[in-house]
Amino acid sequence: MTEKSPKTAVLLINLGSPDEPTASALKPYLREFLSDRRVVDLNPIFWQTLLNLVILPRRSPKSAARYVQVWMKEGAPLKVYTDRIADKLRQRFQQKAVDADVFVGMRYGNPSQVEVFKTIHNEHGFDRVLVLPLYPQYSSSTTASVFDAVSKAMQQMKSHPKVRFIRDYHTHLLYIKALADQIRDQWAKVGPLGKKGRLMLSFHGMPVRYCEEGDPYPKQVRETTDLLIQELGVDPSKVVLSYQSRFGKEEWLKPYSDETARHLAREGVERLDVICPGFHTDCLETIEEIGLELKETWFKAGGKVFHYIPCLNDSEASVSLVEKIVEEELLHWPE
Ligand SMILES: C=CC1=C(C)c2cc3[nH]c(cc4nc(cc5[nH]c(cc1n2)c(C)c5CCC(=O)O)C(CCC(=O)O)=C4C)c(C)c3C=C
Ligand SMILES: [Fe+2]
Ligand SMILES: [Fe+2]
Repeated sequence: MTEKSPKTAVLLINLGSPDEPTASALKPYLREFLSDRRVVDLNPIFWQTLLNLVILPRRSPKSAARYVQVWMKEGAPLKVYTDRIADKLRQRFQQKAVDADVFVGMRYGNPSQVEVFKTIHNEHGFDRVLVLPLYPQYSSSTTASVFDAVSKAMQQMKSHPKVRFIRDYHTHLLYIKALADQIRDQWAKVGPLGKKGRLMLSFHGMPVRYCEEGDPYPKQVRETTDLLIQELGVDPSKVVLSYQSRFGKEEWLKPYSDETARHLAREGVERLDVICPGFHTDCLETIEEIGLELKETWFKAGGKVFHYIPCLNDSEASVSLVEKIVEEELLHWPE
């Protein structure tokens, strides 16, 4: 390490995406993802058999076709936006002479967070790493899995850096304000919700059992929702909270976003504006599942107007939020 190297590395982690929108790239990516016992905790012999013999062969081509629809010139949206946040944050740190550099790692796929973590210390010589998973709400299947993978990397190292973890930021003032601004900007462009409009806050779901076993995710989702309603100053009856992205046979958190949309359309609601506050960056689950699939469900059910409001992505407000979270943590990390 040269004397000028910053001491602290900020490691932004996101879920990850396949390298290409093809079945052959989806297979190893989904295998790694769905073999994580924080994500699927079923009996491993039963699950690995089902995964390899049934789920991967069936799901990989179907998922690839969905990724094709959202793929950007530079790659998978989740990775593109995460890299852009890192670039902008690095520039801000340079301008303000903050003694920290910024790295990106993916929990699944590339660049692997385990490899990036090791490189930060072994090759770049950083002695402190601040790990920031870009999941606003803590959940065992996402945030805790990131922490597990950092521990795994450390188990494989002869020397490891000092590490700090950001657990969540679901009530952070800048997070709530950034979401509210994103919604207000949309309303400024397309007009207010009106009498027959609703705002849907659609969060990624998870098996109910995980929550019964202690996962605080739905509680944090509720806290985010309440603060956002308060910040927007809207009538709470105009806002619906729902869960998307069901997977497998178990019962997942309810109400489901697709069922809720159908129900609202049947009740005579004409306009649906949807934002996904649990995703910091847009990805397959937001652009395709909500922006395309849910939109189709809405119109088929008789809805008249649909707006998908993008995630925070690499907006100025998003980068300011990440910058603030990092600065607050560094302030309390003694040299
Ligand atoms: C199998 C169980 C799953 C749990 C539990 C789960 C929790 C969970 N996931 C996210 C964020 C994302 N998930 C994404 C994709 C995705 N998630 C699951 C399954 C579970 N998620 C699957 C099978 C998939 C892949 C879909 C497919 O390929 O068909 C993504 C998108 C990745 C991308 O590249 O765009 C994100 C982000 C959260 C926040 C969460 C728990 C709260
Ligand atoms: Fe997921
Ligand atoms: Fe999905």
